[in-house]
Amino acid sequence: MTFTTPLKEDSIKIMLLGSGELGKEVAIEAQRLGIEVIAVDKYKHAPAHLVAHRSYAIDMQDKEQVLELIEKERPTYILPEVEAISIEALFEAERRGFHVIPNAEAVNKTMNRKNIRVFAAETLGLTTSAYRFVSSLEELKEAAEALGFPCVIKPVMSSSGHGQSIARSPEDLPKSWEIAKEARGDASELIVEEFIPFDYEITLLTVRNETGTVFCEPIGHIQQDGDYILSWQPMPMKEAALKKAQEIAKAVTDGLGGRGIFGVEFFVKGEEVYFSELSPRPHDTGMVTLITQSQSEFALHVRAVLGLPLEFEFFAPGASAAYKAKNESENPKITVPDDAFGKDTFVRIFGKPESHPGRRMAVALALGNDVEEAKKKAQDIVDRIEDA
Ligand SMILES: Nc1ncnc2c1ncn2[C@@H]1O[C@H](COP(=O)(O)OP(=O)(O)OP(=O)(O)O)[C@@H](O)[C@H]1O
Ligand SMILES: NCC(=O)N[C@@H]1O[C@H](COP(=O)([O-])[O-])[C@@H](O)[C@H]1O
Ligand SMILES: [Mg+2]
Repeated sequence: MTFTTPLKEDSIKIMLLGSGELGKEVAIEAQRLGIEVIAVDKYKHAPAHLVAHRSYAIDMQDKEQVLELIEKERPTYILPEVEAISIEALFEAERRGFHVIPNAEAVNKTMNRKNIRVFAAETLGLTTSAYRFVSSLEELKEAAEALGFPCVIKPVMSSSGHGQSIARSPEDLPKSWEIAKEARGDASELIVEEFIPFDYEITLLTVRNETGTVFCEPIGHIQQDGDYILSWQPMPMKEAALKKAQEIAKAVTDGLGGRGIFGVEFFVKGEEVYFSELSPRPHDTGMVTLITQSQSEFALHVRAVLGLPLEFEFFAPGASAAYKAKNESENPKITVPDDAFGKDTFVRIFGKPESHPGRRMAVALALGNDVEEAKKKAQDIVDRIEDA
């Protein structure tokens, strides 16, 4: 396969539906190959808008607005970057001959926890936490009694922990119900999951296209309130557990099909490997690959989308620590300590136009002789970042 730099009149055009920190890195990788990048989000000056040829702020949940923009720009590839996108628009775009990554049905299955859970557990027969779907407080109470406490409650459509809570006793359930209802996304239905007291959890980045399927080294991570705060690569794992996770990731991604990278999430407890969920795109915990691999998860995604070979090398143990804003601001200023700019430490500031407490604004990256050292270095930098 040869890759030719696109000509103006017949250029390869990528449209990102969602333009956050992950989309920004995808845009940069596409730009590096001379690809035209159209960045779309629901607000102006989103991170990927800052590095795109053209950018748009539209209601991405509105089918007509999304289709109108697709017809106007006629992208070669449409890359969903968030969950909150009109799925009808993606199905219709596909019917009209546009190429959705990985494909509209895969996006449909993964954007809704009900679809992916039923597909993984019931169609593919994979091990997952026990679960139930509920749409009233009464049903939530029944489900929690059946699954036992603690249990985890999430809207069927949400990400980064929004609307998620853990109920430790029946008294917690009304609060969990409220938290889920207030979250963005479609909270009309909730999933209630058995709490898995896992030893550790991983993201297995899995990349596929016509040239085959490859796996990155497993990424270990720590989540707080359902959102990642620290990740590292490689996560030391028993060979058998890694093999099992790879087999499951292969089965799920083959089942979904299409081109691109997938962040497949697992809980590991003893010998048991539980499938949790997956992103049909780069994963936030995978930002660590910006420094640990010859081709980051973003570069691999672009290569996969273009149908190019998926070759890369793992360089060295590394870690990423998320910086979350402490303040509300319409002109956020991020202050980074000088020593964060070391020979093997890096900071990526996303450039989000507004901050609010808890919003991820930047990430610190560090290499180390081992993951423990890398984790300490990344965490130490993040602990000293400030915002105003
Ligand atoms: N059943 C469970 N048992 C134990 N912990 C859980 C369970 N479900 C979720 N968690 C914890 O909450 C985290 C976030 O859950 P999940 O990945 O489902 O949410 P999310 O909002 O989709 O996150 P993201 O979009 O960042 O991937 C998990 O990584 C894990 O740490
Ligand atoms: N876990 C999913 C994830 O990390 N998604 C990333 O966060 C952005 C939204 O951030 P915001 O909520 O701060 O606008 C998304 O656009 C994506 O890059
Ligand atoms: Mg997750």
